Amino acid sequence: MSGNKTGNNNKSQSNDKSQSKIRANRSSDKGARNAGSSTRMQKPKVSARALAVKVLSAVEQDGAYSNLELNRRLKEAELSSADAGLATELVYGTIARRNTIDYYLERFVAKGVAKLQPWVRSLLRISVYQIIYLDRIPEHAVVSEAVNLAKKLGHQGISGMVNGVLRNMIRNREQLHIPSHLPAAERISLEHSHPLWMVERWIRQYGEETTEAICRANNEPPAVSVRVNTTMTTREKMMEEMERSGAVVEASRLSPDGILVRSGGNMALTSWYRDGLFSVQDESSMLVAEAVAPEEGQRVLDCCAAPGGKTAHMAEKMQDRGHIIANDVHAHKRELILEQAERLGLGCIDAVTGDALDLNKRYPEASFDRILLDAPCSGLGVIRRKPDVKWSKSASDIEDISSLQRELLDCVAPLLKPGGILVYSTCTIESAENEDMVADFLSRHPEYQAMETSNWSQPETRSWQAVNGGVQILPQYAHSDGFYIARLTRTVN
Ligand SMILES: C[S@@+](CC[C@H](N)C(=O)[O-])C[C@H]1O[C@@H](n2cnc3c(N)ncnc32)[C@H](O)[C@@H]1O
Repeated sequence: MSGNKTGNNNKSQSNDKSQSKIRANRSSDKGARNAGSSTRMQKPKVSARALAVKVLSAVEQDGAYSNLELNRRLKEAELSSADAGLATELVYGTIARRNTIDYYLERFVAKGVAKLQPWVRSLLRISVYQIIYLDRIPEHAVVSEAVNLAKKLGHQGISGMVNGVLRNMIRNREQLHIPSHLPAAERISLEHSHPLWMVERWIRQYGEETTEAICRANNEPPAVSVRVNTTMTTREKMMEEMERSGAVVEASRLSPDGILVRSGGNMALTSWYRDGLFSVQDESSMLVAEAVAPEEGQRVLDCCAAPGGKTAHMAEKMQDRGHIIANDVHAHKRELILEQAERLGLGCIDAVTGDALDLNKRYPEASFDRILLDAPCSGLGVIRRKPDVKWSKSASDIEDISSLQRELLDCVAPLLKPGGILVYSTCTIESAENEDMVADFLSRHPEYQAMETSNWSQPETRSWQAVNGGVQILPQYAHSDGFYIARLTRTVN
C-alpha cells in the first residue's frame, strides 16, 4: 500500500521535474537574448543563487513584485545567459512550489521555517527546489553552493545549520512526499502548492478533479505566443519568415491571429517585434478582441485599456479604420498604450486618462458600437505567469474587486448603442467575478441579453463551459491563461 503511494508521488515529481526543465530552457532562452552582446568573460557581480535569494527575500519582506525585482537585479548583475536562466528558474519555481517546499522543510528545521531569517528561509527554499524539481543539478552541488552562500551572507553557525538540514533531507528522501490520506483540499494545496483557502474555494466551484487539474496547470511553464499585426502582414507570411530564421512555430488553434512559438528566443527582443509585425500575447487574451468583433469605421470604447494589448488587437481587426477610445485610470499607463500604438503603426487609438466610473459623465448615452470592459480582477487565471499572485491575494480581495466590477458594468452599460456589443472579460477563474457577475448584471439590466458564444469562438473552444453568454477558460483546457469572456448585446428598444 505504502509502496504504491510512494510510487505515485515519485511519478508526479518526475513529471514536475520535466516541466521545470522546460521552464528552465525557456528562461535561459530569455536570458540569452536579454544578456545580448553583454555575455561577459569577467566574473559576474553576484551568483545566480545569491541573486535568487535576494529577489525572494525582497518579495517576502518588502512585498516586491518578483518580475520587476528579478529584472532589475538581472540588469545590474550582468550574468551569463545560463546563470540568468538559472536565477529566473529558481525565483519563479521556488515561488510556485512554496507550499510543498515549506511542508518538507518543516520536518527538518528544528525551530520551524517561520522563525528563520528571511534570507536563510529563501536560501533553504531554493536549495530544496533544486533537489526536488531540477534533475540537472547534482545534490552535492546544491548543498555546497548553499553552504558557501550561507557563509558569505551570514556566519559559520548558519552555514552549519544549512548544511545539516539539506544533508538530512537528502538522507531521508523517502519522507519527501505528500501523504495521500489527507483531506482532498489539503492534499491538493500541498501537492500543487496553492493556498488552502483558494483550493477550498475552487473545489466548491468546480469540484475536486477540476480543481486539481487547475492547480497542476498553474505550475506549468506558460507557452510563448505572438499576435500577428494583420495591418502589416498575415499569419502565414509571418510564420514562414520565423521558420526561415530557425524558430519553431505553429498556428494557434484558439485565435486566427496567434502563433505559438515553441522555440526561438525572447520574441520581445526581435526586430519583428520592434517593427510592429507582432505583439507578445497569451492565446486566451487574443480571444477577447475576437468576441468584441469590431468592424472598420466603428466607434469603440475600451474602458480599462492599459497597457493596451487588446486595444491594439481591436485596432488591427478594424484595419486601423474607425475610432477607439482607450481609457485607463492611471495617467502613467497612457504612455504604454501610446507606445504600443506607435510601434504597431496604429492611428485610430485615442488614449485618455480617467476613472471608468466617470465614463458615463464624459460620453453621451448610446454613443459606442462596441464596448470592452476588460476589468481589473483578482488575476487568478494567470498564476503560471505570476506565481506570487497565489500568496499575495486573499478571499477578501475577490469580494472587494467584485464590487468595483459590478459598478463598472453598471456605469458603462448606458454608453452602448442598441444592437451594439459589450464584452466583459477578466483574467480570473472566480465565478463571483465572472458568470455570477454577468448573471447579476443581466438580472438588473433587462435591456441587455447574453449572446451565443459559438458566433465568435473557434471550433477548438466550442466545448468549453459557456454560461450567460460567457466562456470560462481554465488553464488546463489549452494550456493558455485562465480567462472569462462574456459577450452581451443591448436590445433595440
Ligand atoms: C486587466 S487590466 C487591462 C489590460 C488591458 N485591457 C490589455 O489588454 O492590455 C485592467 C486595467 O484597469 C485599470 N483600472 C483599474 N481600475 C480602473 C478604473 N476605475 N478606471 C479605469 N481603469 C481602471 C488598471 O490600471 C489596469 O491597467
